[in-house]
Amino acid sequence: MAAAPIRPRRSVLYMPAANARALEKAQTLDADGFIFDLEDAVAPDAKVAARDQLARALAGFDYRGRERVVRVNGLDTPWAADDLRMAARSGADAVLVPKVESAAALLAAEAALVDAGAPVGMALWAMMETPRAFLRADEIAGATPRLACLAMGTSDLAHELRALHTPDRIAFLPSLGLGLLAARAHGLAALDGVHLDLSDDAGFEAACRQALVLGFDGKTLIHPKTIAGANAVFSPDPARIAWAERVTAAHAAAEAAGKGVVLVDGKLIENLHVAEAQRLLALANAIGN
Ligand SMILES: CC(C)(COP(=O)(O)OP(=O)(O)OC[C@H]1O[C@@H](n2cnc3c(N)ncnc32)[C@H](O)[C@@H]1OP(=O)(O)O)[C@@H](O)C(=O)NCCC(=O)NCCSC(=O)C[C@H](O)C(=O)O
Ligand SMILES: [Mg+2]
Repeated sequence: MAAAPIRPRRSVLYMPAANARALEKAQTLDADGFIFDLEDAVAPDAKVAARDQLARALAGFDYRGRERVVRVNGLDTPWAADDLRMAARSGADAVLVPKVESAAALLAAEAALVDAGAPVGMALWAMMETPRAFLRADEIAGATPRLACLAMGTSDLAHELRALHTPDRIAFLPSLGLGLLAARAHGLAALDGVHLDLSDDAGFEAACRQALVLGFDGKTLIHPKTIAGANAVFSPDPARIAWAERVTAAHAAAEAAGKGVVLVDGKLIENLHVAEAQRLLALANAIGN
């Protein structure tokens, strides 16, 4: 299968599908993607109205090419079948399945989407948020070619682990590492979990930087005021872009001259550096730098 074109996912904003103002406001927001939530952010007695409202928003609002992802209710809930049916025909780019713990769960969600007429290009995303999910991360990440992204759910994970949210997020590191390994092994995108304290700007930026260092593509968010910060941290910085341009130019010149060895800034450049430089340039181009 050909590699999917690179898509920025620096900032992916959750919003409750029951919140009409949020659905409307998202049209003006500069997040790379939106997760329209039918699951935990919607109360049981609001589920049906939220689903209908979301279907109307996806049909009528202009989200300006940003990735539109519907988070359905858990497959073992009474709402999942209707959520998947609505999502399949909604025009959304992807469906996010919560609390995935096996490849079979993703295959079941995929089968329901296909039965309901989902287009071939509609992607699946999986929430990684329970111990069993991380212990089966390789199986889950390889479940189906439709799977495009693993989104970490650190709130549910903290609950399941009986862990504490600390500034260094030490309790989550083993799980985040497993999730990231599985995503990269299967060529998937990987998104970090949300930062819950909206009054803690410094802590939010530190969490974004930690996620960048770990290798995540971006962060899931709960409030519009955090979009710009996430975009800034996960965008390739000008020095990296300049390095990538030097590497690709030097590599092309060396190839034209039939040379096998290239030095850039006095350092040996290998194929892996060329691949990373090309990825950074493609990302910068997709962002519009
Ligand atoms: C946290 C909030 C409830 C705060 O909402 P509110 O009090 O309305 O905030 P503000 O007054 O500061 O809002 C300012 C304006 O921004 C709009 N807004 C707010 N939040 C959003 C949003 N998420 N998306 C779009 N627009 C948003 C307000 O409407 C205001 O607009 P305006 O009228 O122009 O002033 C709220 O932010 C919120 O509900 N956040 C999302 C919560 C959510 O979706 N939670 C579930 C996902 S997180 C999760 O489940 C993680 C995972 O599963 C895990 O286990 O870890
Ligand atoms: Mg969760």
